[in-house]
Amino acid sequence: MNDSVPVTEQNPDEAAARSALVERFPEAADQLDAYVAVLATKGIEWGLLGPREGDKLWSRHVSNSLALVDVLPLGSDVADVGSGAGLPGIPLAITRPDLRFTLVEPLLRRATFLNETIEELGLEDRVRVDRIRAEDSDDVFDVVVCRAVASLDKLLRWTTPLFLPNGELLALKGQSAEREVSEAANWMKHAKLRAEVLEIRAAADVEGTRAIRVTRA
Ligand SMILES: C[S@@+](CC[C@H](N)C(=O)[O-])C[C@H]1O[C@@H](n2cnc3c(N)ncnc32)[C@H](O)[C@@H]1O
Repeated sequence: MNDSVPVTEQNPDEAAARSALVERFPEAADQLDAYVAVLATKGIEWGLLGPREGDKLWSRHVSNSLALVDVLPLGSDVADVGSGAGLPGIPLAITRPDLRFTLVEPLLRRATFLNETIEELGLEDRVRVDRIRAEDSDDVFDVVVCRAVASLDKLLRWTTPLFLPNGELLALKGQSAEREVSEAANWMKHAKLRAEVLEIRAAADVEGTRAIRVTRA
C-alpha cells in the first residue's frame, strides 16, 4: 500500500463506505474522518487494531458500529462494554449527540488510547472511560452495547446488573446471532430475560448486520 495516498483513494470499498456514511451523517463527517485517521495511525501503531485492518476501517469497523445508530433510545446513558479502540461507542457518540457514553475497558493501554482520542475529538462532555471489567462495575445504564467481546451467554453473566431492571443489552453479532440466543436460552429463562434478533444497517449502501437485543421478559 502507498502510504502517501489516502486509503479511500486506493480502495473502492473504503471509498464507497465512507461516502455512504458521510452522506447519511453530514454533520458528523469531520469527526468521523478524524476518528478514522486516529485508528489508521495510533490505533494500529499501539496494536489496538491489526495491521491489515487499515484498509477496512470504514467498510468493516465504522459502518458495523453505526448499524446500531437508529435503535438506541433518545437521550439514553449508554455503556460500551469492551470498547477496545472505541468501537462501537465512539462512532455512535459522534453521530448521536443526544447520548452519553461510558467506554468500559479494563486494559490500561486501551483506556489511555480512549481518553486521548475522546479529548482529541472534543467529546469529553459526553463520553468518559471507566477502566474496569464489566463484571466489577456497580454502575447502571439505560443501554449496554458491545461488539466482538464475548459470547452472549458470557456477556449476560457480566452485564445483566449494568442494564436491569429497565434497560437493554444490544450486542452486535452478525451471523452467529440466532445460535448464540439458543445457546443462552437456559440462562435467559433462569434470569427472566427475553432476546430478539434485529437486522440493522447504518445506511442504505453499506453492509448490514445483526444485533441481539436483550430485555427483561
Ligand atoms: C476483541 S476486543 C473488541 C474491541 C471493540 N469492541 C471492537 O469491536 O473492536 C475485546 C475487548 O474487550 C475487552 N474485555 C475483555 N474482557 C472484558 C471484561 N470482562 N469487561 C470489559 N471489557 C472486557 C478487552 O480488553 C478488549 O479490548
